[in-house]
Amino acid sequence: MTHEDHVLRAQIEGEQRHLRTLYERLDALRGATAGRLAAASRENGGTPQARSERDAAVARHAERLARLEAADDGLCFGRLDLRDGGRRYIGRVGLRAEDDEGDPLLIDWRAPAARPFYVATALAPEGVRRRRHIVTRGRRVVDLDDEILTRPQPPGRAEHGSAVNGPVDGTPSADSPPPATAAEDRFTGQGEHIPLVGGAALLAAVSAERTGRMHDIVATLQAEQDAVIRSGHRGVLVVQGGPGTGKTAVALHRAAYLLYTQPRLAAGGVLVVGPSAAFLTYIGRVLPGLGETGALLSTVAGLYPGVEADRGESLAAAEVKGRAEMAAMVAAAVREHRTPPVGGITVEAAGERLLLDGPACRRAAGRAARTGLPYNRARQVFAREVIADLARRLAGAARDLADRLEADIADVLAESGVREAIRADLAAMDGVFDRTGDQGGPGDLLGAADVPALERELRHDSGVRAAIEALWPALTPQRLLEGLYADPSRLERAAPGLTPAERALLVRAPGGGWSPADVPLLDEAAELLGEDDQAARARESREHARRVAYAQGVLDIAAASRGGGGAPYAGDGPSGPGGADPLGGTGDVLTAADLIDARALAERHHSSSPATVAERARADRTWAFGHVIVDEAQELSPMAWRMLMRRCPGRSMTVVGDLAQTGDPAGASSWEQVLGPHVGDRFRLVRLSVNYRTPAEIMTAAADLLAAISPGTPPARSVRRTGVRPWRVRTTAAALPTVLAELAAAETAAGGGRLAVIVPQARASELGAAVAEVVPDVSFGPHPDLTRPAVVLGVRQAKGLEFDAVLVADPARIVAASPRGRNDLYVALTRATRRLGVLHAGPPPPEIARTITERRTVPE
Ligand SMILES: Nc1ncnc2c1ncn2[C@@H]1O[C@H](COP(=O)(O)OP(=O)(O)OP(=O)(O)O)[C@@H](O)[C@H]1O
Repeated sequence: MTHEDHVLRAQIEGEQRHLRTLYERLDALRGATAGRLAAASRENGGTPQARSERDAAVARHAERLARLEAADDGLCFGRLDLRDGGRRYIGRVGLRAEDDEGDPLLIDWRAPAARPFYVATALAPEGVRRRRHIVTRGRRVVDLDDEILTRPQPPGRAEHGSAVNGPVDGTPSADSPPPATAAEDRFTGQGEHIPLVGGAALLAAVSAERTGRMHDIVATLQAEQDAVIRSGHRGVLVVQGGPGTGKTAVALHRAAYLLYTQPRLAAGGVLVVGPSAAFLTYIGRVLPGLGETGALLSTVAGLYPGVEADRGESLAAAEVKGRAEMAAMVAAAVREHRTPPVGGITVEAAGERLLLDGPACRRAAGRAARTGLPYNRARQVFAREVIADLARRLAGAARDLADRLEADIADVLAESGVREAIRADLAAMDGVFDRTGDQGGPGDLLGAADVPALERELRHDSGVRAAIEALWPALTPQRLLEGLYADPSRLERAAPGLTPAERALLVRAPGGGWSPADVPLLDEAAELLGEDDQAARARESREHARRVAYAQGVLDIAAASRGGGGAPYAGDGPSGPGGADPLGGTGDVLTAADLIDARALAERHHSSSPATVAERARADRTWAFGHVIVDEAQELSPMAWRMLMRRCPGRSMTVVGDLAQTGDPAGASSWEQVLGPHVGDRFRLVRLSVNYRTPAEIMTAAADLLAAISPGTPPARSVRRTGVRPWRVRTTAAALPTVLAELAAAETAAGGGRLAVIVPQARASELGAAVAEVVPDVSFGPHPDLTRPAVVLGVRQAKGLEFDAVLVADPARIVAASPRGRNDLYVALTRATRRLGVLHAGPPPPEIARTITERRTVPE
């Protein structure tokens, strides 16, 4: 054993001792927190305030416990030795000694004191002398990697050598970071350097076999990533970066950072938007692993409660639905529903036929519209106006009738000579009829005081309800859109700016569910329509009455069980019939009924299952999030942006994406274009420039394609080479499925990690089935299991994911399938961490013909 080995072993033993102390403290804190949680859950405070305090305490302890549990794996990963002799350990949570004296035992990675661990360089050491990465397995220290932050030295003089290869492709951008330190220089190569920290730990992380689930990167975050995560920018922060630059990782760590540093955000929660359900599963463990539960992960299509947007539709239809002018279409469709008929309408009410004429309809509609309320709430105003009008008409009609009757009687009396006798009879009836009406005349049978009663009656009259429904129908977003899509003439009126062919793409019969592109339109409609909260209020009051009745029943049973005698459960308490109280004593036992009345019990029952912020947010379309993070943001259509902005009125957003990867025809070509309508130019743009996923060989293979898609954009610089060059194999169209299956089988048999076969979206089922014939453990379909050794994915499904090896099939079809087909191919080529192969029928797309070498034989 060399001297260095002895030194390293001694150092590891020292770290192991400290780690033991940390875990003892963690275990003690976990035990204490679990105890507090159990005690708080048992609390029985009767007043509403006591209950809400108890619920808050339960939530607080549960959250703390989740953080402590999550910290177990990789509790401590770093140490800083400071120039002033101080020392800081960096880890997943902050820990203090039991007596709370002295320096913290462990500093949370998000705390300001941890920042130098990620950003200190020899040129800007931030008071750091040595940065140590501590590599652990379970609760054991297995390796250490030190960087001494001294003055820059010639390349190759790092303390610990690292096998990370130099960056290779691309040119340094104008905003390249400052020169490298001694330790950083091991990443340099081909005349440029990438200033990176934690060489060995980083190399291990980026080269590790993929598991089908994303992991956090707290131990190896790099300075440019750290700057994004800790950015204090309060508005919209846009993070643009090429494939594998850690945008997703950074976005998730920023969510964890914000939830930790801004507790006020936790109340509104953080929304993380991703491109697909598979992607959300892929990233789903990162935030819980960092101890954060306050984030809701969703696709845009999943953000409309109660709608499962799984209907397929053409890219062309989705593109039209994503355009900003669809907002005007929806608004026009809503307006059309409240345009009253010119000639008015005849209403059968209270046994009368009344004409609600055109001016009256327009008057009522005008008053309702002027309130500025959403459609369904303005409808309530309209209905009130119409009913008031009808009541006045009915009262007037009754008065007219009475007047006519009186006149007729007067005529008869004048001629018949019995006038005096009848007048006497009428006078006698004075005391019987109410004659307090505003006219005050003897024939005034219905006065102003009767009108409210009439209105009440009319409100429930089926004829009146039918008339209001005809004039201003109650609408749900679903009903509105179905009606619009089903009626070409209505579509033409609502969207005159579309061509007939574009409108034809929208036409469809009602029913059959919703597509992802429909969701922002439904949301737009919901915003304009508003909820008819009368129905919701009635529902809530019925529900409340039900809860009180249920609680009363519970209390009745409790009282009966206590009363003995004839009560059905007499003496049958928790300790069994006639049994003793397990805590001793047989005296009076307080029951629930002594402590609480039915109403209070009902409230308690209602709030006794507190949902997490994320769960409540998911169920509420109008939820306002404290912060919204959008991943693969280039894919969002203008309509989707409108929807997201409504969810984030504070405009506190982190938007990460890569314009060169935009695959959705409705997606973005520039950040100014998509964000301008919402925040003008008030957003900050930062760039990530280093690719941690894709080795240099693969980035070179994709270089011509990137140049064609986005001329002048420098490729992200890869942190490593693998020495494995991408290849392509040519076959015939007929043989492609069979050859693909053989290649997939050979790749999985080689056992080099997880394989993704990425195919044209339209061929996903066909080629998935072909591969499944020879690779039984393959997963494919709408919900692929990414943890399997092999998956077959349509190119859209592959967005944001990564695999050890990738086979791309039929690239020409991928390119031809969409106006942004080349971007799709670029995404497919940049998913692999190690090996890339391409199978094509006929000539390959020109953008890869030069950069990927053809093989004559199927590779071993
Ligand atoms: N600092 C880091 N340390 C270790 N691994 C990292 C680091 N940064 C990124 N990675 C890893 O690099 C891979 C790519 O990261 P990520 O998926 O976040 O990139 P991306 O920019 O979102 O990629 P794409 O746009 O191509 O989907 C992931 O495996 C991630 O864990």
